[in-house]
Amino acid sequence: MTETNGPALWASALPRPTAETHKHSRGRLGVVSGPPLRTGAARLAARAGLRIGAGLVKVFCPPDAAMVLAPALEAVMLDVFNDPLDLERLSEPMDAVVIGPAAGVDEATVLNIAALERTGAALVLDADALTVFQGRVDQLALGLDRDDVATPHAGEFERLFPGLLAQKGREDAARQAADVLGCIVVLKGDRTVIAAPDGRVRINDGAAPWLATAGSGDVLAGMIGGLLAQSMDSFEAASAAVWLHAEAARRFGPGLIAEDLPDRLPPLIAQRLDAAPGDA
Ligand SMILES: NC(=O)C1=CN([C@@H]2O[C@H](COP(=O)(O)OP(=O)(O)OC[C@H]3O[C@@H](n4cnc5c(N)ncnc54)[C@H](OP(=O)(O)O)[C@@H]3O)[C@@H](O)[C@H]2O)[C@@H](O)CC1
Ligand SMILES: Nc1ncnc2c1ncn2[C@@H]1O[C@H](COP(=O)(O)OP(=O)(O)O)[C@@H](O)[C@H]1O
Repeated sequence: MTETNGPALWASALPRPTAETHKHSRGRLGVVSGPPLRTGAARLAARAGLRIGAGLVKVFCPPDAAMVLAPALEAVMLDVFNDPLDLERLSEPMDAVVIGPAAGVDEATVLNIAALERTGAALVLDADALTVFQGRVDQLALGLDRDDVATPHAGEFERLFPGLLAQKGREDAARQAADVLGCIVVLKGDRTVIAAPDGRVRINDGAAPWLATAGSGDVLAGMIGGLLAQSMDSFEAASAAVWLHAEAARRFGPGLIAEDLPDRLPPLIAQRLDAAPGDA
C-alpha cells in the first residue's frame, strides 16, 4: 500500500506529556558523537531530539571530544565512552539512540552499532552508520528490527543496495530495502520515501529544496530519534519527522541552514497537536 504522507496519518499519535510525566518518563535519547573535529552533526541531532520533545538527550562521545562538546551544550547532556562496552552501558537506559552522523566510516562504528543493538533502545542509523556496511548489508540486517529506522540519502542507499534504485525506482527500492533490513527505511530526497517491512510505503511530496544544505539530514535523524524515544511507533515517527522537517524548511525558505530547523519545530508541533482529533 502506498500513501501520501501527511498529518492525518500520524497527528493523533504525536506524543503529549501529562501532569504525571517527568523528564525520564518522557523519553531518553542518546546521540553518538564523532571525534573532536566532527562533533557538529551530533549536536544538530541532539538539539532536534530535544525540540521534538524527548525529555532528556545525552550525547555520547569519545574521550578526546569531551572538551569540544562540553562548552557547546546546555540542555543537552554529555557522557564519555572509552569503548563499545562503555557505550552499551551508557545506552542501556536510553529509549532511542542515533548513530551515524559524522561517526566515522571505520570498524569502531561497526562495533559501536553492535553494542547499541545489544540494548533495548530503538536505533536511528544514518550517514556513516550505513556507509560502513557497504558490501555487507546482510550483517547490517542481522542486528536490526521493526523498531529501528535507517535514513539513507540516495548515495548511501546505492552503497548498501547497488543498482536497486535504477532497477526498481525509489518507491519499490525503498520497500525492498525495508524488507531486507527488517526496519523502517527513510529514503531521503526531494520526494522522501518512508517504507516499512510489511510493505507499507508513504511518499512525502513537496519538500523545499532549501533542505539541500549540510546537516539537515542530521537534524532529521535527531527528530526521528526524539519521537522514537517518546515511544511513538517507528513508522509513524519517521513519517511525522519527515513531514515536520520538510514543513519547517518550506516555511523558512531561502537562507535556511541546518541550525535553523530545530527551533522552527515548536509552532508546527503545537499546530498538529491542536488539530489532532480526539485530543484534549
Ligand atoms: N556539521 C557536520 O558536522 C556535518 C557532518 N556531516 C558528516 O560528514 C561525513 C561525510 O559527509 P558527506 O556529505 O561527505 O558524505 P556523503 O553524504 O556520503 O557524500 C559523499 C558523496 O556521496 C554522494 N552523495 C551525497 N549525497 C547524495 C545524494 N543525496 N544523492 C546521491 N549521491 C549523494 C556525493 O557524490 P557525488 O555526487 O559528489 O559524486 C558525495 O560527494 C558524514 O559523517 C556526515 O554525517 C554531514 O552530515 C554534514 C554536516
Ligand atoms: N532537493 C531537495 N528537495 C527537498 N529536500 C531535499 C532536497 N535535497 C535534500 N533534501 C532533504 O535534505 C536532507 C538532506 O539529508 P542528508 O543528505 O543526509 O544531509 P546531511 O548528511 O548533510 O545531513 C534530507 O532530509 C533530504 O530529504
